Amino acid sequence: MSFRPQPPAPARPNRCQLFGPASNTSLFEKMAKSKADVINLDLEDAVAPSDKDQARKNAIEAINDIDWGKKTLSVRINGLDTQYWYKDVVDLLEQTNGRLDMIMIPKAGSGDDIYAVDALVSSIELAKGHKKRIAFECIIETAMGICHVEDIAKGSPRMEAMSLGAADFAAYMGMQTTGIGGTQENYYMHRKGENYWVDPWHWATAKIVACCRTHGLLPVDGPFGDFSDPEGFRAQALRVLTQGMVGKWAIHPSQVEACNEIFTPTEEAVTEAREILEAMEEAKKKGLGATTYKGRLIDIASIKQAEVIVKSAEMIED
Ligand SMILES: C[C@@H](C(=O)SCCNC(=O)CCNC(=O)[C@H](O)C(C)(C)COP(=O)(O)OP(=O)(O)OC[C@H]1O[C@@H](n2cnc3c(N)ncnc32)[C@H](O)[C@@H]1OP(=O)(O)O)[C@H](O)C(=O)O
Ligand SMILES: [Mg+2]
Repeated sequence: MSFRPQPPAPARPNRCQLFGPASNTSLFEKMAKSKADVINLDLEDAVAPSDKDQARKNAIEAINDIDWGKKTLSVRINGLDTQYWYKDVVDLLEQTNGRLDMIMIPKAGSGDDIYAVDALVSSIELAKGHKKRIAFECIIETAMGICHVEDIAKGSPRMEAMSLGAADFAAYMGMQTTGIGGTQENYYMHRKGENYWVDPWHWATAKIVACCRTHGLLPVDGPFGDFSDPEGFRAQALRVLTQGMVGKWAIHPSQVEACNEIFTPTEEAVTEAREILEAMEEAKKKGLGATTYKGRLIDIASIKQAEVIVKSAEMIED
């Protein structure tokens, strides 16, 4: 282990982030009543330019008036290259009642983007004497963003989470697809007459997970656009879970339940993890650093692996 320890990620559930455009007020109560851990009211790409001002007002009203329970409440502001974002931040911070938890920064390209939003947010919080400090999450969804993930992760101590946004990512990378997440028709290996589909998002996911873990952030997978394909959604979610992500976006209510199920460790996994911890405790008493569990090697690294599963389970109340 490096002399510098790996900081823990925020200890809050982040299995499902349910999105809805802030221009569509009819969704707000349904989002609040959903089983998602995080709610993202969107001011960015799901809102038409002509609706930006009204959507901002709607989001402010919804934050102030709706009972969001224990959910983490986040608003995706507009990109830093637009005329909208400064007003998104100023109005959200000046006109809401302290219920807002996070701001999501889209298309983060460098640590400077995060720094710029931090400077504005800090100034407003100071001026208004806010006791609560707004947290940040961002989306990696551009070529520049994926080149600077680590810089972005450490862009501000407010940073809590980072998502991969497959649609913009594909566009900015020049990928030949209109699919949002999942397998892609032309992305396969061929061997002995058979095609094997592989995962074009794998490397970006791995990079985001590594940078998030290094800096104590929650790595999250973004949208899976085809909400009529639950099996495709499951496969995408299971892949990123295996790679270390803690949750995924839902862009339709039909995706929420699967998201929660997949990112909640199964009873079987938790029992096994606890048994591994017990077996290692016994081994330690005998002065051993390694032993066997169900016929396979377990050692001190297995303790850390098992703790990942036990801690994830303990965080979820339900
Ligand atoms: C890709 C990039 C992104 O930005 S993704 C995030 C931004 N996008 C969104 O926020 C879209 C969110 N989803 C929706 O707006 C809608 O779900 C829809 C337009 C995709 C479909 O809506 P529709 O009404 O046609 O769907 P129905 O099947 O009829 O709905 C059934 C029922 O559910 C309610 N509903 C729909 N969506 C939501 C929701 N998000 N939250 C809560 N409830 C919802 C709907 O009102 C119906 O309710 P009922 O009538 O039965 O009471 C990314 O940045 C990148 O780059 O990758
Ligand atoms: Mg996007």
